[in-house]
Amino acid sequence: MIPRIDFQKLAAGDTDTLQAVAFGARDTGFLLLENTPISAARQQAVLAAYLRFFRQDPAVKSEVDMARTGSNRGWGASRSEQVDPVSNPDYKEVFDCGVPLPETDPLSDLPVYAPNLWPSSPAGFRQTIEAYFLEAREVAMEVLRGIAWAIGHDADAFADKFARPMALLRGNYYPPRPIWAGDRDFGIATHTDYGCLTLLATDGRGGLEVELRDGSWHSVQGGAGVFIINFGEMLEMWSGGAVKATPHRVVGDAEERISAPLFFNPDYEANVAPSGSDNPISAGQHLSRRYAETYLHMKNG
Ligand SMILES: O=C(O)CCC(=O)C(=O)O
Ligand SMILES: [Fe+2]
Repeated sequence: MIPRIDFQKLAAGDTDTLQAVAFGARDTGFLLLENTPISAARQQAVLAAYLRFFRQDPAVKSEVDMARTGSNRGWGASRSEQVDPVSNPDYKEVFDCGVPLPETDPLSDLPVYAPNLWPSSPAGFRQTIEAYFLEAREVAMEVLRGIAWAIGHDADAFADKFARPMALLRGNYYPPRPIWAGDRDFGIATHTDYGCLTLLATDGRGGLEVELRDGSWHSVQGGAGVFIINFGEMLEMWSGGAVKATPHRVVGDAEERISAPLFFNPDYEANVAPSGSDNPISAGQHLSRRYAETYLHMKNG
């Protein structure tokens, strides 16, 4: 049901692979991606670095608490984000980092380009995460080119709007499902991602569920070295609905779980309206509005 894509074949433009990508993009809005330049060991090392950060004393994490800032950089405590207005705030913790602009850039004051906050420990955390962020953006870019091609566009139709990407790399930490959790409590409640595509590394444990078109929930699990790809609201708009932004969630269970999504968001100034539309849609405004709706410390008013 969810196509398994070989990254090297996608990059080479293999016809069967492109067809499978087009099917996945239009049908469930999810793909599994294997054989990328990022090895299973590398993925696991990155997840281990996040785990070391999250398992620290809350006092260390609160040094980089995003709640004290006007942006989403650093640590987000449990229940600091509410992705679904009809559910309670998520019980996951997060660590977010983005791609800051040089101070001389006229857009550098925008929260979506805010400087990163790095914790004093664990040692080497920043280096590990920054290096991975670069590698993951390259993979995401190649996948986006493949998707454009697969759905009948020029390969660069979307990819040339990532000169100053509002990309966000997140570590998600799901503690064991709390004893107090009820029907409206989730690791992450039902949501669609906001951007173009999400490149998700997981520890291989299940937990992610995807809502199919008939309203049923289907578990998605990536094995060692496999990425889970899904598509976001901006690509759904930009592709005129050809690519689907699919609702998904993590209910959580007795085991802790860790995942690392790269939210591959384009330039602030990118127009993500479908081609030929007279009504431009600003990527920066869309993302800022979604952040303001979901991060509790960024809610307007
Ligand atoms: O942890 C997961 O498997 C999914 C996380 C997710 O959907 C998100 O962070 O947007
Ligand atoms: Fe998501």
